[in-house]
Amino acid sequence: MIEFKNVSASYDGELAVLKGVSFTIHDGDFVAFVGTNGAGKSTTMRLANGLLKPTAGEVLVDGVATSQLKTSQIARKVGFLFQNPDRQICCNSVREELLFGFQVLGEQGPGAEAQVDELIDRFGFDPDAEPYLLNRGTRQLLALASIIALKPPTVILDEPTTGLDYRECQKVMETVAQLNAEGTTVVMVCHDMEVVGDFAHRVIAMTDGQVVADGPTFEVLRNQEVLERASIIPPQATAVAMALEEQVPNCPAAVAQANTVEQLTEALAAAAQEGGQ
Ligand SMILES: Nc1ncnc2c1ncn2[C@@H]1O[C@H](COP(=O)(O)OP(=O)(O)OP(=O)(O)O)[C@@H](O)[C@H]1O
Repeated sequence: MIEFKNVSASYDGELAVLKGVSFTIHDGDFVAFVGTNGAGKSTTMRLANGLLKPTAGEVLVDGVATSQLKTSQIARKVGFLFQNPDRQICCNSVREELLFGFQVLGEQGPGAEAQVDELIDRFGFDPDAEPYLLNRGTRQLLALASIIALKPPTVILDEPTTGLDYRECQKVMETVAQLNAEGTTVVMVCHDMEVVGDFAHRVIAMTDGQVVADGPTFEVLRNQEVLERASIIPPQATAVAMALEEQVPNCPAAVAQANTVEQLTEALAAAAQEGGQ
């Protein structure tokens, strides 16, 4: 569990880039942070894994303030995937890369080797491949695999799909969704509302260093005031359903409430059939 209690933060000790931020991430959550550039999302992630300490308020990981924990202790509980995998990758082969985290924590040995073998199988990696010669999506998966190798109960992903093509994005996100289904708590910063709508269960919207909404994904993504304040647009299927609700008299509830292409198609087909009878 990660708790932010009235947290403020600053990089230069003067300008507050977070101002009284409070929320709780529960075990098993899949939360997306959304909002304008410079809203404070990445800063919030840095506070959650202890890279940055609050100037006021408290950040607690499993009930203990990050100010009382070493970065290595937090890393055991909260894995962090950078937006650019090349900031993370530093070894000459996939196998070495996957072992690197264990070495840093002084935990190399047969147990670590076995876990790395399991990950190589699971992700279908070539263990001898040179990481920098892999395509961008596979490098992102390798960076993700290196983090989950250490089995942190929570993973933080800072814009995990930026720069990936559609297929690479799906592969990374399906891997993340599977992790969450197996019990890992997922916290991600994401600018792609289609990805947010498809995968996150809860959305926290930020603007100007503050939380402006926190709730189930589509409750937040359908809230007109929040959309405007945080400069976000809902996923396309949701946007079409919202427009139909506004513009079509007696719009059926199933159409108005649709959030996916499948839901919208089904609801429109049912409405057309009913209209034709
Ligand atoms: N290392 C840093 N040093 C000084 N100021 C910083 C640093 N990183 C971020 N900031 C400032 O803190 C504020 C919040 O930035 P942050 O990166 O947390 O926002 P964000 O919501 O993640 O934005 P984006 O979506 O563009 O990544 C911005 O005004 C930014 O310029």
